[in-house]
Amino acid sequence: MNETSVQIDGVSKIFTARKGDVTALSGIDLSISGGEFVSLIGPSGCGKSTLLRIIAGLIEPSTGSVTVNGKSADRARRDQEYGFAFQQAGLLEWRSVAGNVELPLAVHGVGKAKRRARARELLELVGLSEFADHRPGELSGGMQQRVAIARALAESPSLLLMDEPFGALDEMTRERMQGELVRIAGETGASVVFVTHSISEAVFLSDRVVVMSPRPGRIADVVPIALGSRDVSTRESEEFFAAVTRVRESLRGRADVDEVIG
Ligand SMILES: Nc1ncnc2c1ncn2[C@@H]1O[C@H](COP(=O)(O)OP(=O)(O)OP(=O)(O)O)[C@@H](O)[C@H]1O
Repeated sequence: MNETSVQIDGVSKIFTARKGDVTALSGIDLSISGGEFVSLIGPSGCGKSTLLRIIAGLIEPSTGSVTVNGKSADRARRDQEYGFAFQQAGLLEWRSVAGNVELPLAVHGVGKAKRRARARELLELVGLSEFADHRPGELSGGMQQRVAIARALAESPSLLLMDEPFGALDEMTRERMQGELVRIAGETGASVVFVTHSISEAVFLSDRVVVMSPRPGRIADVVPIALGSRDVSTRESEEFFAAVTRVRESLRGRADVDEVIG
């Protein structure tokens, strides 16, 4: 976990809109190590998705710089250094499940046999081998999200960028998916930057939780999480509750108060 996966220095973002400028992000500095799982949490509109898109090289920061695996964010995007998964699985209904997983490989000219083999491997990883030939619409929401994760992993990215990928799932499915994501991230060794509104989700998944303040989005606190290996009992442990409380207090601004009081 030593190589730097994502390096963010002095990033701000000002959107120019018709009704005036919006400062979405201000003074963001963050360094994410290889294999590290980092969640971004904060109130609606604090700039979480904007920061994720800047890391992805999809939008440019107004100031500051971002590197992914030592490359500029734009270069890293063109070199497919990362996989991206959104709240909506975004699968193509006219392609089979395997066809969807193969899609990024097909786009980049990987031959059919190789694509097939890779899709088979990934569907096994996400527990959907039996559904390779089904259409996405025949799968549940959680299964579709697993297909989207398999697709994001197709090109063996060292970094996964995820924007509320489990937001639309029911609580039990969501918890199961969280367990699977921890396992998959561990098995592939990928770093993950994960945007969520859920404190317990952030705590369960992460090595560190980055708490952002309301607009303009700044990093209010970075909470290290030390839960060891995650399993069914993790969510009932004292350490888990303590970490949830710590993140909740940071979101309420208690951390700032504590700092001021000393
Ligand atoms: N393309 C854009 N043009 C103008 N303003 C934008 C644009 N994208 C985002 N913003 C503004 O930047 C701010 C941050 O938006 P962003 O979507 O990053 O927040 P968020 O923390 O992900 O929110 P949520 O939790 O509600 O998804 C908001 O005020 C939003 O209106």
